[in-house]
Amino acid sequence: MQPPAGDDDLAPVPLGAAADRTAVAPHVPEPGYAISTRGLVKSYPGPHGTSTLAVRGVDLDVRQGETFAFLGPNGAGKSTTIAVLCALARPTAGQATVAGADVVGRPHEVRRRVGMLFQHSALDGDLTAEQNLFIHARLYGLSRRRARSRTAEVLGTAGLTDRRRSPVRTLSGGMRRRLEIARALLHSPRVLFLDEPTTGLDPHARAQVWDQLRALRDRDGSTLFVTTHYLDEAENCDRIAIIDRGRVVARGTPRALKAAIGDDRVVLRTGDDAVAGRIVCGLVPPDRAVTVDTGGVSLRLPEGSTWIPRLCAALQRHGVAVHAASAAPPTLDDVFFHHTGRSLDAPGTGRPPAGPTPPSVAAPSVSAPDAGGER
Ligand SMILES: Nc1ncnc2c1ncn2[C@@H]1O[C@H](COP(=O)(O)OP(=O)(O)OP(=O)(O)O)[C@@H](O)[C@H]1O
Repeated sequence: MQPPAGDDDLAPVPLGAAADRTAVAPHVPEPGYAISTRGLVKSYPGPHGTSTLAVRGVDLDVRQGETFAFLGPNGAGKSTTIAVLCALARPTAGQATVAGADVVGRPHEVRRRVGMLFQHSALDGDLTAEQNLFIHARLYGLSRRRARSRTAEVLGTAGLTDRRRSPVRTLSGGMRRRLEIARALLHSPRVLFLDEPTTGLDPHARAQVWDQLRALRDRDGSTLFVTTHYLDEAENCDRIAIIDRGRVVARGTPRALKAAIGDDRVVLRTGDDAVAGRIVCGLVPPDRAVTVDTGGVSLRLPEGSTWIPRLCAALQRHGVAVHAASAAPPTLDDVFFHHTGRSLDAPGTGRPPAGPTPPSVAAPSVSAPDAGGER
């Protein structure tokens, strides 16, 4: 199969090509892929004849049975991509096949073959868990008997059998999310799309949701396409794509993405970080940005641990006490920052908001190498 085109290689896709499909050779994904897109574009009409290009030529290949994380900053185009892949929004251009059906040519089949979990709940709080599921199963065209048996099955896999008669408004946030996932599974979809399935949940409830998803993958071989703002969740996925401003800017396994960053993060806590920053600047290659903030002096270096004795010795020679020194391999957050210039701003984690460090606590880049001589 054709390897996905690099994003820089993307030829401009004529708007309206999706409508005029005779002009484009159809992309036929190889067997074994649950999702395959080429040059997917989605624009929304704006006021006064303007438009927002939310998705700008996305190529994705997701294997059957894979748990695939789709990461990106707010407004990057994740939900829009999901809407197109679930055949809820028509692409402006490009092609997408999901669970063996083309999203433009056979949207009804796509919708029958996928399950969706949206960011906002669509459960009826006054109905019981069981009633919510049964009604939804009937809406999906299941017979009364089949609707009853599927309701019991998915309640079981969600760990909610004993709460089946409880009105939904009396369930915890985590239980409601598990019930929503159960609801998305009633028609036995081949691919499950989950848009931020754990946002707003406490760590215990998040873990329970992931137990439910892992069981699903292991038992049924379901393909899971997940957006999340939690790095630990992305870390446990088989592969990741990072989207920024409508384009896929990185893709690969978590391990490969981290390995591609290469350099370790070296952090020094000293008696005088401002002075230490200037000294370190004079020791390392000039292309290395040295940051001084409330976390100490930090920079990226290949084989960071081998630099630590040399940096510490130089600081001590200049009379700067070193309280702590560490070198750590790149994290997924480093990967995200490298490709998007922002941190993955998980709500409720206490991580600083995306964007530059506030000037009151940071000297963003130390550029006065006045302690040179040891480079
Ligand atoms: N219905 C719409 N009409 C016009 N513009 C839209 C519409 N839906 C999304 N957009 C715009 O498209 C871009 C991508 O939005 P989208 O919701 O897909 O991003 P996202 O990555 O899912 O963001 P978030 O993480 O905040 O949910 C944004 O600029 C958004 O304002």
